[in-house]
Amino acid sequence: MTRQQITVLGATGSIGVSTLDVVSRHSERYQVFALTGYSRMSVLAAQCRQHCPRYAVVADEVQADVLQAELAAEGLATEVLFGEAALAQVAADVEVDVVMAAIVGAAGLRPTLAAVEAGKRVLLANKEALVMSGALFMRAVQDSGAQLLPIDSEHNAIFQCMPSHFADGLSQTGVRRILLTASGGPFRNFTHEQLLQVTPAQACAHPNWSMGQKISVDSASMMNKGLELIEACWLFDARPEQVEVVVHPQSVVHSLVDYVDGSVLAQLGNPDMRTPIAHALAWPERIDSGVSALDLLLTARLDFQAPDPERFPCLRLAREAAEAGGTSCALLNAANEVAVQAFLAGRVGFVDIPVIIENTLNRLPSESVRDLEHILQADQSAREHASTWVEANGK
Ligand SMILES: NC(=O)C1=CN([C@@H]2O[C@H](COP(=O)(O)OP(=O)(O)OC[C@H]3O[C@@H](n4cnc5c(N)ncnc54)[C@H](OP(=O)(O)O)[C@@H]3O)[C@@H](O)[C@H]2O)C=CC1
Ligand SMILES: CC(=O)[C@@H](O)[C@H](O)COP(=O)(O)O
Ligand SMILES: [Mn+2]
Repeated sequence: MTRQQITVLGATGSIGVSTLDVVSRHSERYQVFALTGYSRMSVLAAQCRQHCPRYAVVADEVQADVLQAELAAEGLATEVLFGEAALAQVAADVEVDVVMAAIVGAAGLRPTLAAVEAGKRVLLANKEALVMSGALFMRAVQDSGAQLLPIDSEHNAIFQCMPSHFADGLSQTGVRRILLTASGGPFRNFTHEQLLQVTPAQACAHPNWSMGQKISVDSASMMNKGLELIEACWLFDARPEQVEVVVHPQSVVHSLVDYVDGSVLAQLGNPDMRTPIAHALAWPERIDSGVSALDLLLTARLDFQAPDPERFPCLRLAREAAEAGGTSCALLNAANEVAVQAFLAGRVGFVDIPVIIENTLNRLPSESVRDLEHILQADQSAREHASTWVEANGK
């Protein structure tokens, strides 16, 4: 069997590490072509030693020189590149078959689009890229013939429960609605008064998943579910009202699809990202992921409840942006990224996150998207506006 060449964008993060764990279980199928990192250079160096990629990509020239010298001294042939153009280069290289898009936030947009435009099998973890550029991103998938497979646990579950011809349209294929599950995060039962006091460390302590800081804070504010609602609309060609969010604290049911005949299909499993990663890597085959079998007797209970829009306004803001369309979702995403960074840096409180986003959306107009540059301009304007709010009102 010819081995598939894989580029892992964001290799040093939580998804990147899980991806390399699955890949290393199947060295007869996959060969690492390129790995990228941003700040965790010792992790990237160790990954290069283990996987011997053709390329490693880092943020700047200084980092590149240091890593290149270290790897060369150990006799590794890996070539170290740097900067955004290099990320796009290793995503689009003609030798690459599969790209794991696992850079966090808007920084992942251009390299992920480069993989899509080059017609790769793209495993999409970087939901912010799709949220920002929705229609443009999906058009690029259509035009290039790229194979887009969702990694986000909920969307991977929905993909597994959808009819194979879902691209014909949800109603034509008998789908009534998508039920998107949410854990509710670490503050699911907190009162508004308790939310006023929460710390970054508490927000990053997700009850069920071990993830990077940004998505952990998003889960705590439920903006993660808002971004996922938008992501589901684009991936499955659904209208926002066809996607219902259901809080399910155990994170065992990863999402469900409700059909017009009353059937509801769900995908279940232990909360471990190696399952969706292995699914998307091998699809339509199945391979071992290293995840243990689900023990239903140990799980014992599956609870479901409605989300609370009062304590978690981010979900409403995201739904409104999805309904408004145009540049709204790029504005929402950028304001959220600034607000989350400010919260993690101790500059604003947790409850300020939705305030910053709503203030930004109220001040900046939503426009019909012209092209990628237009989306990046909207992203920049929202960042400036949200940062001004932090400067004026933060610590
Ligand atoms: N973790 C999870 O379980 C899930 C994650 N996702 C999504 O996957 C994506 C990655 O999440 P996660 O792995 O948790 O995040 P992490 O923070 O753990 O990892 C992010 C990765 O992106 C790199 N990175 C950060 N900033 C930049 C930048 N400006 N330019 C280039 N690379 C950069 C990091 O490099 P370095 O570490 O070297 O700084 C790291 O490799 C996010 O979009 C998230 O929403 C979706 C579902 C589940
Ligand atoms: C693992 C994954 O896909 C995350 O997006 C996870 O779903 C976060 O949990 P929440 O449901 O709390 O947002
Ligand atoms: Mn998810």
